[in-house]
Amino acid sequence: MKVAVFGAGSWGTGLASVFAANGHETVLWARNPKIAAEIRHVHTNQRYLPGASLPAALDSTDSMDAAAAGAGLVVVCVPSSSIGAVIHDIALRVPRGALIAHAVKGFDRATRQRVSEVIAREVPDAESRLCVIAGPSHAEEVVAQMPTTIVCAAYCRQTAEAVQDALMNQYMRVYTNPDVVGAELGGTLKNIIALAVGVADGLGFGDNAKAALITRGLTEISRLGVRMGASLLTFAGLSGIGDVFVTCTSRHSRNFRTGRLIGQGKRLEEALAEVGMAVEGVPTTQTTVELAREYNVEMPITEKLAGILFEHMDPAKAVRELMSRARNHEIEEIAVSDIAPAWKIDF
Ligand SMILES: NC(=O)C1=CN([C@@H]2O[C@H](COP(=O)(O)OP(=O)(O)OC[C@H]3O[C@@H](n4cnc5c(N)ncnc54)[C@H](O)[C@@H]3O)[C@@H](O)[C@H]2O)C=CC1
Ligand SMILES: O=C(CO)COP(=O)(O)O
Repeated sequence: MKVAVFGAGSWGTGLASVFAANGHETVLWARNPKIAAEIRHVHTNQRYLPGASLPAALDSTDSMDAAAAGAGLVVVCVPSSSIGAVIHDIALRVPRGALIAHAVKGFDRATRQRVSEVIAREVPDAESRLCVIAGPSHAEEVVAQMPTTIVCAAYCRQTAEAVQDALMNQYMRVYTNPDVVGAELGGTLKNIIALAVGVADGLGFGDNAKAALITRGLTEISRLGVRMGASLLTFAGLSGIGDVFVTCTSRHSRNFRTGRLIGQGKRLEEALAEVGMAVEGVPTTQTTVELAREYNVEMPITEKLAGILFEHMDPAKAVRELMSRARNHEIEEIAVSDIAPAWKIDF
């Protein structure tokens, strides 16, 4: 099967490397012709994955037409901030009947839609061919062929299994899940927690504070996620706790590093410039505050983080206010149907 991956940043390059290593004809589309040429001829992508050697079989081009022609699987992997700008051009080129996966961890800022919704809007009858690739997976470790587990979520079991088969190998173990909404929301909302944990680290707080933010942050993710149609069980899986763990503990995490710089006193713009790659948690925090209001869900950590990021709120004051909220129960009442909604499609 030919695989076309759109977006030659760290994760697009990481995923394309796995497809190529597994023997699939793989073409990585890079907007920047110099990066396409470097990947094609030198087998490196120094801007986004410095020091990594990429499979010699991995091809790259700056032509969308050449990348998409004849592909059986199209993978979208640009940052969410660019999805609105590129999706129409990609959608026009998706070959008839091809599977369409995306690995984007963010919302479309303009519409607040999940990326699979944006794709479904642009590609007619895409639902059964759509797949979300999520889970704890830093590109730096994937290109170094270190053991990694991810999840392919799709409405249609054959679609999930086709992408699973294309990615599985000795260092990449892939699970399937019918919960498209939950996989997308888990991967997207975990970046808020990573930023918050980074801020706590930057302020000099310890492991207790991080554990509190991770646990209560997951409660916030689950509350909003269930309201938006996700299964609670998905948040206990790879795209939930798995991704929260990796993003809050890894030196590779862009969101954690950005939060830590802010906790240390840097302004948001300075922190983003220093990290120099997509920091999805920033636009996601803005969108999530709006979604929390729309769905009438309480998300105090997310709201305080938005205050720190966008309203110059003093991080130490935000922590004091979180700690002095009214007393509360830990466990909320949930309906059994929220734990695992009955899957309607053919899983
Ligand atoms: N880096 C990682 O390890 C992982 C990243 N992700 C997700 O993958 C998505 C992509 O992130 P990264 O690869 O990390 O970002 P990155 O910052 O490494 O690279 C972004 C890439 O997108 C390209 N790009 C930006 N705007 C574009 C546009 N308008 N048209 C075409 N290309 C454009 C850039 O040129 C660059 O190649 C994000 O949603 C991220 O959350 C998911 C799992 C792991
Ligand atoms: O989603 C990711 C890893 O699964 C990458 O995001 P971070 O770099 O912020 O951790």
